[in-house]
Amino acid sequence: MSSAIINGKEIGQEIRISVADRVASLKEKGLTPGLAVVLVGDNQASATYVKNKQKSCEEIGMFSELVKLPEETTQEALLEQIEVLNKREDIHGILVQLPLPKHIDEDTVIATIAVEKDVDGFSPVSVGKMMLGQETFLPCTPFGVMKLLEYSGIEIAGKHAVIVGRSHIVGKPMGQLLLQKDATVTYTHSKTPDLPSFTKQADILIAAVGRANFITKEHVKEGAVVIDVGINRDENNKLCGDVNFTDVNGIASHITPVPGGVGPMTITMLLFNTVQAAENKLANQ
Ligand SMILES: Nc1nc(=O)c2c([nH]1)NC[C@@H]1CN(c3ccc(C(=O)N[C@@H](CCC(=O)O)C(=O)O)cc3)C=[N+]21
Repeated sequence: MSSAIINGKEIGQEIRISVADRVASLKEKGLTPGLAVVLVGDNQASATYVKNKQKSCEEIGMFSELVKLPEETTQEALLEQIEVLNKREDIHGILVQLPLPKHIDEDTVIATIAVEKDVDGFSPVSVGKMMLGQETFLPCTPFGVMKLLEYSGIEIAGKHAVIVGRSHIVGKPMGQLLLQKDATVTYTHSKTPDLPSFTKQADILIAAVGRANFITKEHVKEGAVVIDVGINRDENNKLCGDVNFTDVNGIASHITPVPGGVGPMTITMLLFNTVQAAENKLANQ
């Protein structure tokens, strides 16, 4: 039997409808939620993502502004731009598209974003609050995965979640959010010996390694929920995830496809966080 497909496009659309409603009621109160996307350099993949983000903003009636800076922009000039956006009344969320050119220190840039506008949830204060279970913007990809699990009726409490990958923006926060929902969490990574012996124990397996088709049926327990966070290109330049879908399909109870799984949820939760930022501003006026 084949696995149930978790449709991120559909679930994302459902959430976007409720976000659009919130945008509409803010507009009635004279406030249009605004997102600034800062793009440095001309990385082709980044340009495509940024276009998608802007289109999604437009679709739900949000304002979005692209701040496009040349590759050779100095760190100082970038920090100045962020300070300007921090002060702007019409901008409620700021996203600095990663990766940044090598001569710029990402940590410094991210730490400069005002925490009330940090809709990516990447700044040290946002991460700290998340760790403490305090109210804050959750990083969009792990937040999107939590919504996928929730909308698919997948129980988390008491389950063993195994995360493959420990990045600051996906793996680490993903484990934390699952832990807060009472999962038992195991982190694995590139230095984990005998990876299948760990992943085979997972009731919920999160693949966030960034290697095309890396997770195969040898890694997956019968009936596991498999979430594929990877966005890679295979040898034919076709978009694919970290999970070998055809191999794992039929073993997992549920599986997310790439494209159409986690990716659309990342953008959905960015919109969600931005409307939240605008609502917070109105409430604090
Ligand atoms: N500050 C920052 N925040 C980010 O959230 C951020 C970033 N930098 N840098 C790059 C990564 C990547 N990322 C994706 C978002 C959506 C899709 C997405 O919608 N994917 C579609 C397919 C898109 C396609 O066809 O190429 C899907 O999976 O169905 C993919 C990747 C956000 N990122």
